[in-house]
Amino acid sequence: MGAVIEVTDLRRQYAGGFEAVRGATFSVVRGELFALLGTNGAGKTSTLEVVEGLARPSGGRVRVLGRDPHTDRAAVRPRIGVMLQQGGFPADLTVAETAAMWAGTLTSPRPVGEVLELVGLNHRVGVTIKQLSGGERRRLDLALAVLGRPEVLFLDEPTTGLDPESRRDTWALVRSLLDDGVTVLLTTHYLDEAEELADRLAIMHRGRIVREGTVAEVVATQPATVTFELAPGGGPPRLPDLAGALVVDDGGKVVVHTDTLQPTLTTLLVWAAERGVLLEQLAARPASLEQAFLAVADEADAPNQTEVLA
Ligand SMILES: Nc1ncnc2c1ncn2[C@@H]1O[C@H](COP(=O)(O)OP(=O)(O)OP(=O)(O)O)[C@@H](O)[C@H]1O
Repeated sequence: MGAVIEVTDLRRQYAGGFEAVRGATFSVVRGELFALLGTNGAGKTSTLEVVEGLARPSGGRVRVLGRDPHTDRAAVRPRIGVMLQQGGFPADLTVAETAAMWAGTLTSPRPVGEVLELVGLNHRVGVTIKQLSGGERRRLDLALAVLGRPEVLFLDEPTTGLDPESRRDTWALVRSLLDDGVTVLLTTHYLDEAEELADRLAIMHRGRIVREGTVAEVVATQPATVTFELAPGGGPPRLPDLAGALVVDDGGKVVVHTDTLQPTLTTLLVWAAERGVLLEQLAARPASLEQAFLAVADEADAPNQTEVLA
């Protein structure tokens, strides 16, 4: 399957010389959701703006639907939907007027009422933009981004400011668009959102992609954790030789970080069974996306520090 979005060695330098994107490469195939994660200032929005065609790259190559989104903007724009971090619509227009105005700029828009219902704003059609809550504005931004039946959808932090129920509604809408074959490039600070929606993701740090793959592949870069407690008394525990880092605190709580969860757990359970030892509060957890994310944030910004797992 050909890539719908292809980004190769993308660089973006701002006036003044600061290079916000320093050689990012990734591709997204049709019907896939690719999430760009990263610390504040990592370069996600700077990347997205170039892929959306809103800014020119200072280096590298970007193709959306086989075309350059900046120089071929007239051909690409009608086929994409963009939800920016801030919509910036006239404050005195109502929701219905704003959506109708936007629909007027599109060749084959969905019915406005249908889209406002999709994002749960059908009961707010007569309300002016300035009267909307932050979460409602976000939902209007999303409605306008999908109004033109886009083949490719760019979502820059789409659920920031939404309450938990609205976030779930947004996820359901995004999933239904993916089922219809829409390709989505998403940035988010919510790791659960990436876990929920992303087929693949990249973690950016200081302008570079430092992890890329499925959620499972990115998480697998971090060790799993086994924890348990030993009954107090009886002196220091004589534990088996477990693969991985072992920490035993004064209260008898044991934490094992291991890259080989199953063999480590098997060794531990056999050891405990043979000695009749009770492993209280035993828990085995694979690493989380949060752990992988925090590990990236902790790493030094060494040149050529790229780990591609896909
Ligand atoms: N117009 C600009 N001129 C100069 N530097 C800029 C400009 N816009 C952004 N930057 C800088 O580029 C870097 C990347 O910013 P960007 O907004 O792309 O990051 P981000 O990953 O989207 O961050 P956040 O998660 O905070 O939204 C930051 O250091 C930012 O200060």
